[in-house]
Amino acid sequence: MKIEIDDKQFELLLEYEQIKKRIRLIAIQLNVDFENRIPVFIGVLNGSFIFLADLIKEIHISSEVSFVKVSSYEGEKSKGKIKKEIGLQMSLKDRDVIIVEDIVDSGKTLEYLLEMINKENPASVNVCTLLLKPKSLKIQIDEITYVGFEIPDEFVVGYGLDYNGLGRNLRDIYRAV
Ligand SMILES: O=P(O)(O)OC[C@H]1O[C@H](OP(=O)(O)OP(=O)(O)O)[C@H](O)[C@@H]1O
Ligand code: HPA
Repeated sequence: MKIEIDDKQFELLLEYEQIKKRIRLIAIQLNVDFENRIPVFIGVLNGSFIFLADLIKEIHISSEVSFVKVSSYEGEKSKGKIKKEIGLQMSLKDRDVIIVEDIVDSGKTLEYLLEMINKENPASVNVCTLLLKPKSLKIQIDEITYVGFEIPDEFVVGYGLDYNGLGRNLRDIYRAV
């Protein structure tokens, strides 16, 4: 089934049921890895809001949630420069931080965020991303510990991810055709 968003056609890549199953497994791992630690989940707005909402419901250990907002993409293209829209709202000193991303593509956003967060002297930093495009990644990032799905280097939309601001509300994830 093809759908149209703005001027582009997309086809189904990942169904919501598949996404939910994967999230449950990631959460089981997080519940084990951070038992007795009280980690802080930092959601990266806007794209991570649906993933983080579904993930956190499966987290049963004591934990906190906060957000940062950065942006760089317009349409299908990264504008290259990362812009901080909302910074850290709490101290991360000596905390176990889990950055929650919808997608790691070039890795530029994450590189920027890691620099910002490491300045706070946290006890540990890990990244949990729903999607990873290994072929597109420009730099090695050792902190990427939890990955939902590795996907091809194609533009995707839905489940929080947008094309020109549209499509974040789609239940499933679609790829451009
Ligand atoms: O690995 P990269 O190439 O840096 O791309 C990944 C980033 O791009 C998207 O954010 P975007 O800047 O589009 O903002 P948004 O979350 O508000 O859509 C996405 O949510 C990631 O944060
Ligand atoms: O494939 C993508 N889709 C939506 N937003 C994105 N930000 C980086 N890559 C993508």
